[in-house]
Amino acid sequence: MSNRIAFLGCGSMNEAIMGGLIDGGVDPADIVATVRRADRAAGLAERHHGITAIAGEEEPENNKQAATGSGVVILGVKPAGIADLAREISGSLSPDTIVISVAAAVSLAQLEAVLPAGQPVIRTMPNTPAKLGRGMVSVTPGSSCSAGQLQHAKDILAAAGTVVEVPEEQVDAVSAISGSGPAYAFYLAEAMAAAGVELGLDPELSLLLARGTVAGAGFMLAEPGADPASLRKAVTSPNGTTERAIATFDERGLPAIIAEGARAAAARSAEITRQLG
Ligand SMILES: NC(=O)C1=CN([C@@H]2O[C@H](COP(=O)(O)OP(=O)(O)OC[C@H]3O[C@@H](n4cnc5c(N)ncnc54)[C@H](O)[C@@H]3O)[C@@H](O)[C@H]2O)C=CC1
Ligand SMILES: O=C(O)[C@@H]1CCC=N1
Repeated sequence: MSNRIAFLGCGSMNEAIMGGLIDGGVDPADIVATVRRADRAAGLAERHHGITAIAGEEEPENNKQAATGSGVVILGVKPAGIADLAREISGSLSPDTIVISVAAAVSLAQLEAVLPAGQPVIRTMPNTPAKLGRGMVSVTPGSSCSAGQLQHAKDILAAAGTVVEVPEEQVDAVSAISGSGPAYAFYLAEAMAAAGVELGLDPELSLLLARGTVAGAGFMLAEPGADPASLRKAVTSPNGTTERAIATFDERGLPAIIAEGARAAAARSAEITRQLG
């Protein structure tokens, strides 16, 4: 099988995975990326020295060219564009090319319906910390994906972070927790920075404190066996300051609000799946 990996639609998510793979040892010469705009293609080629980046506005056949001869093709456009992209490249795939989709809400059945019969397909749900090799990536194989092909994809994606296999009915939940999750952590940092300003801190200092704190806590959580509740308790002195803050969060129902947000995210995935037919 060809070592070449094609990132079709190399925006935020696919570029993050590509960056993780390159840092993990994939040869940039084995990577081809497509985007719509020429300036974005130039930016990709500059940030990831040695890859090939092809813009649709300069080369309308860019996706077909990239797919041809690639062993793995990773579809990274928005959900509404996935079926058209898959259709566009279907004649350029080898029977054993593994097609990976990173799109939220696009089902395996929707993908398989527009690809050649028997094409190995894998639905994934990654997240952007993949850029640092710190992503969470779920994989769900389609009906024609062999155990060997799934393992090959897992081995490649391992450079982007932790790979977990989940049944398709759980992908919307994975999306609501880890796919969207980095945004929740960034939102927390934004809210903490704003709270610091309200308490009288200089905005720059408050942002520095909030960023460093969320990042530092993230590093602690990344340690093997880390337990969020134990780590939280270690900060919380009995009758101290943290206890007051956490009690306020509990009284105001923050855990329930987070659960409600996650439910809304998962419900939106299901809604998009229905809209895509
Ligand atoms: N951004 C995130 O954190 C996550 C995104 N996803 C999924 O990743 C997919 C992409 O999302 P983002 O990266 O956020 O979007 P994005 O808009 O940053 O990236 C999409 C890229 O595809 C390019 N593109 C669009 N149509 C194209 C075509 N026909 N041929 C070639 N390139 C084309 C665009 O120029 C753009 O660079 C979505 O399906 C989303 O559900 C999944 C998990 C997390
Ligand atoms: O917001 C979205 O729809 C995508 C899927 C998960 C994260 N970003």
